[in-house]
Amino acid sequence: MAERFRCTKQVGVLKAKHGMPASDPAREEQQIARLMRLAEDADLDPVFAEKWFNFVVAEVIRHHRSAAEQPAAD
Ligand SMILES: O=C(O)C(=O)C[C@]1(C(=O)O)C=C[C@@H](O)C=C1
Repeated sequence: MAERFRCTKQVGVLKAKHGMPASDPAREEQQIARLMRLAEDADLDPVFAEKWFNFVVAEVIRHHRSAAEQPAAD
């Protein structure tokens, strides 16, 4: 999780720099579909996998919004 947040924080900085929105619902739909397939293959409840993903992405979007409020650091 720490490594994922390190990566998504960089994504947030780039999105802010280029004036892109914090969230990308189409991308999230793709990721949820993939994750639910992986969960089914692993005999994990796909609804739980989706809930976990939404929980994580909400935090990422919070980071992205906070990055967009910071003055550009370059
Ligand atoms: O792929 C992106 O555009 C991201 O910002 C990363 C991410 C994610 O954490 O997976 C976060 C927010 C978006 O709504 C979709 C995906």
